[in-house]
Amino acid sequence: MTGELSPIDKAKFVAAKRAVDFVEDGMRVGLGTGSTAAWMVRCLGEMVRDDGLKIRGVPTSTRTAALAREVGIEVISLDEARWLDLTIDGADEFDGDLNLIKGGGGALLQEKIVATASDQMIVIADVGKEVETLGAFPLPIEVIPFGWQTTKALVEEMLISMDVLGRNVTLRMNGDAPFVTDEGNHILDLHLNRIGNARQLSMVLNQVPGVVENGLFIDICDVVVVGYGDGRVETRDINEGTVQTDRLDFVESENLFADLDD
Ligand SMILES: O=C(CO)[C@H](O)[C@H](O)COP(=O)(O)O
Repeated sequence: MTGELSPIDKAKFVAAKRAVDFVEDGMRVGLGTGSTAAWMVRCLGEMVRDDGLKIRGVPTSTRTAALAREVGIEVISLDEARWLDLTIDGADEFDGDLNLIKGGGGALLQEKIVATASDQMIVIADVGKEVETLGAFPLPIEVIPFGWQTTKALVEEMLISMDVLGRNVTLRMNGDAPFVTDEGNHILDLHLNRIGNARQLSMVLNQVPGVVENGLFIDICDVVVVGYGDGRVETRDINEGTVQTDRLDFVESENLFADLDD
């Protein structure tokens, strides 16, 4: 990549850079998916290479696995790790209770399994992801391909019975074909505008036959590290509120800015 980073990339980078401070030698670390998580993987790779940090990473997608290997992180499966010390991942939205919408990149299933199997989940996000109420970002749900149109109709009926206002459900596409997840499934995006009761919706969605998992992460995230375009970074802890605000120098890691396609 040449030239200046955009403010949004600076925000993502400083959040990632601050979050890797939580990583200690010997940890088993869940590695999230998406452009913000990719910054985190690159930062960890730099620490492995330059500081001799020893960690084992459990990636949440084939994309992240490839990047982790490329930057020199030892990659293991979740079954090998069994339990993780920490997961660092991005999000599409977070609210004041640190509940999330995830799955914009289509990796929500592995992301939820990995985050749930971790002592701590840290989300890294630019400040634009912060919302008062979840739902402006379309809620992704992963469904098995068999009978997906029936599953979609059942989800729509369920939304009506729950009096959810926005009920437009769309199949995510990849060009002319349905998007296929790492698990061989499809994604339905629920355009809800506003999710009144995210906890209830999450539970009810997972009861529809054909739905594998939904992108609501309720009571899973412990810390959100929020990045700003001017280099400010805030750490918000579910127990302690905003615990730290400072400014990072995003020019210091220029070597990380090469080959950025994610
Ligand atoms: O949930 C995700 C992938 O399934 C991502 O973490 C989420 O979409 C945020 O992505 P980005 O950091 O590129 O904005």
